[in-house]
Amino acid sequence: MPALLTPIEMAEADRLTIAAGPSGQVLMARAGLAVADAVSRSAPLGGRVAVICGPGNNGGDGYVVARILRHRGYRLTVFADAPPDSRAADAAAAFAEWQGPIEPLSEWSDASAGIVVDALYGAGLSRDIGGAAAELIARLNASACRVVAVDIPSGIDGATGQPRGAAVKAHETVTFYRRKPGHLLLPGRLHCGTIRVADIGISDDVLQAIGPKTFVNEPALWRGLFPFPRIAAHKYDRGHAVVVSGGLTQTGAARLAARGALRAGAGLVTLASPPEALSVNAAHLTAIMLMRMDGVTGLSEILADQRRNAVCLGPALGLGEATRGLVAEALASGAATVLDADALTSFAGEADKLFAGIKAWAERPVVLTPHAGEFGRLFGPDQAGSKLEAARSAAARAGAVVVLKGPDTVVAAPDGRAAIAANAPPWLATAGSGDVLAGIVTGLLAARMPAFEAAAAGVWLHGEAGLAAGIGLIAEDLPEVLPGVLKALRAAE
Ligand SMILES: NC(=O)C1=CN([C@@H]2O[C@H](COP(=O)(O)OP(=O)(O)OC[C@H]3O[C@@H](n4cnc5c(N)ncnc54)[C@H](O)[C@@H]3O)[C@@H](O)[C@H]2O)[C@@H](O)CC1
Ligand SMILES: [K+]
Repeated sequence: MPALLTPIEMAEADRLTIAAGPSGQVLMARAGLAVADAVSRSAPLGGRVAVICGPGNNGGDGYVVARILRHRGYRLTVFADAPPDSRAADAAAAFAEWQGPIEPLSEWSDASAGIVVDALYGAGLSRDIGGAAAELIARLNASACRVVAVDIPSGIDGATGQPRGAAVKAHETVTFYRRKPGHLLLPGRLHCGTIRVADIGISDDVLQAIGPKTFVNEPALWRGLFPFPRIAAHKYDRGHAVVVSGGLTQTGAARLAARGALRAGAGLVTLASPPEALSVNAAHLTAIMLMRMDGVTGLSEILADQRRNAVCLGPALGLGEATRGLVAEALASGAATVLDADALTSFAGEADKLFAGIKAWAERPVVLTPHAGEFGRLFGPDQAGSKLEAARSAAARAGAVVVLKGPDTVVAAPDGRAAIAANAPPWLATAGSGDVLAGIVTGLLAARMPAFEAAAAGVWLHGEAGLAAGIGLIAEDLPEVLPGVLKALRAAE
């Protein structure tokens, strides 16, 4: 499982490991060695390196780095305002072994070295950074120095990805055992540069004891449940997705979603169209079927056929009572339901009505796919905590899987599981892109993938499709490049 560990869970992993064998000093020695190797890869032998050390074990790693690099022939200067805190015993031992001078933080300047190791604060960051450390970070970020961060750029909260007071901008970050949510959530990800995960000898068995619930959104998380077509299967076995179209001048979004659903793997896809939009939809469809849908009764008739087992509502559907009625009908039908865009915003101020409709049939999969604006309108603008925690509590409140979109899309399930995406290129933010995502997820639900996994897989496929299409992408391209992405996914099985 591609688990992410919060700083608290990571401390537990360290504790369990130390209790079972290697000492904290051994783990620190391995951590320092991994960072020293990263510096050696980019710094010419004999060059100058500055190591900036804080009062805790992150600083302890820094003293190990300094000792190893000095031994390798680099010219070292260590900056720290004081020796390690006596409570950080491993760091105190690493400081004793350094056996060299320390300069005050205020003395650091970019003249001291081209390469800087940031070992101020890591997992133990507990308040906003101020004083000499904040001043140094400002000067460091303005300099042309190459910065290698130990564990996480100092000032970035490992649990949330948010800066606390001041935060280092690194070119490279070496973290240990597993990444933390703060390495993937924005803006933390932008502070990390290239991330390396070093093995410091912590066994994967500790994950059993910790039971992490946060993951990187990678195929290892959901590939086992991905509905790859089977040789003996019929197209009906792959499910039948329904996408509801908007009115006469608002049909494109639903067609994008429908094409996403078909490419993602639904055996059949039907576009349910208001009567006045039938001819415009008909002019644009081939493999996707078209049905007349006259309001709520029309949708009820279409979904009465239980083979139509997944439905998507929202893309350009319009705001208001009519959309609320269609959503209620879809939720009452028992089909797996994806609600996007207008289907979400139509419930602004009436979210509890929506959630009651979802919870009335708890075993039926429901996925909500809001961007930040839609999320705020539905769940309230002032969500406490990180994007991760906001998505998690929203999922629990709604009783549905929530896909909180953005460059660091979070998929959260009511049971607390959450996955953070790390593969979306910036050009994926383009008109209609979200409609395709809603369709992809609907297609995977139609093919009977469970909701959390379908949402996570949909987000990942969407990101990979964006990468495959490249800069200049328009939403129409996304379904068309999916076959190549699926082929690679299958080949990696
Ligand atoms: N044995 C272990 O637990 C291991 C820990 N490792 C390293 O240890 C780090 C965690 O060490 P710690 O838990 O000691 O935490 P840190 O070294 O990140 O920071 C804790 C210290 O900083 C102070 N502090 C926190 N926020 C501050 C702020 N804003 N301004 C001023 N002071 C502040 C705290 O009072 C405490 O003295 C990891 O990030 C990693 O680099 C690695 O060596 C691997 C093994
Ligand atoms: K750091």
